[in-house]
Amino acid sequence: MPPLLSTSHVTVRFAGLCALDDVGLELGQSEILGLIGPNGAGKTTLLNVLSGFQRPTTGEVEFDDRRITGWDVPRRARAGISRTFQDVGLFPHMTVLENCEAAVIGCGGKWAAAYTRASQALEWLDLVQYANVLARDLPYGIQRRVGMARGLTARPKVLLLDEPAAGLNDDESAAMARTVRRIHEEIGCGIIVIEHDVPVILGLCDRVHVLDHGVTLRVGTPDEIRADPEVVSAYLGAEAME
Ligand SMILES: Nc1ncnc2c1ncn2[C@@H]1O[C@H](COP(=O)(O)OP(=O)(O)OP(=O)(O)O)[C@@H](O)[C@H]1O
Repeated sequence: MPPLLSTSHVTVRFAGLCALDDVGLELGQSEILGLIGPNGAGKTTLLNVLSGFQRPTTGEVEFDDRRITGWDVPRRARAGISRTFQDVGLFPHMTVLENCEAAVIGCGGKWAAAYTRASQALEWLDLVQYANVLARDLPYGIQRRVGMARGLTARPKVLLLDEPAAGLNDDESAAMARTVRRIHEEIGCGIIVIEHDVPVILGLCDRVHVLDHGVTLRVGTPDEIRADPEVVSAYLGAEAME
């Protein structure tokens, strides 16, 4: 079966800096793929290439058997590619429901559809009790869940998550991983998740893609990644694998 979303030979250069160098990534149909690597490895740049925020210098992006390299962000969103950001970026003076409705409107949806879709996303993420709370009044962990709900309002085929557990404590990170797993089971979308918490990623993902200095270091199952001496010595460290 062909991959749901993929890049081939993607290179991104910022002036003299090569942020990605000939990267081929594949997300299988209904797979959870982890994207890991040290700071500056190119993870967010790759997510930007997949979601349309960054045009690759060279290389191609394919989704659902179509070449989408030249598509802009709204077109990709309408086709079923949704993403969250490291900085949650909620509208602080709007309620949780309004933040989610705004995501639908922002992608060209109508108000009636916005309410239905936003309400559904809040149910998926157990956020119904916060629907009328202003975003600025929410604890950080809940704000991150709202960020994910916003990404789900589009009912995506692919959800791209940029460090969903950043800034969360261990219990909240574990809860976030359970939420990602539940989204995957209930909605059936493919998911790519960037995460620095290695045990979380190894426990959550079907496969893991390791980037280092813009280059693919390894792609494998969590067990293969755990057992790979080059990955461990490159940056993980023995204790990170426990
Ligand atoms: N718009 C930009 N202009 C110039 N350089 C950039 C730009 N975006 C990213 N970079 C550089 O590209 C490299 C890869 O950055 P990127 O943010 O993709 O890494 P990352 O793996 O997501 O890092 P982190 O884990 O710290 O978020 C870094 O050296 C970064 O400074």
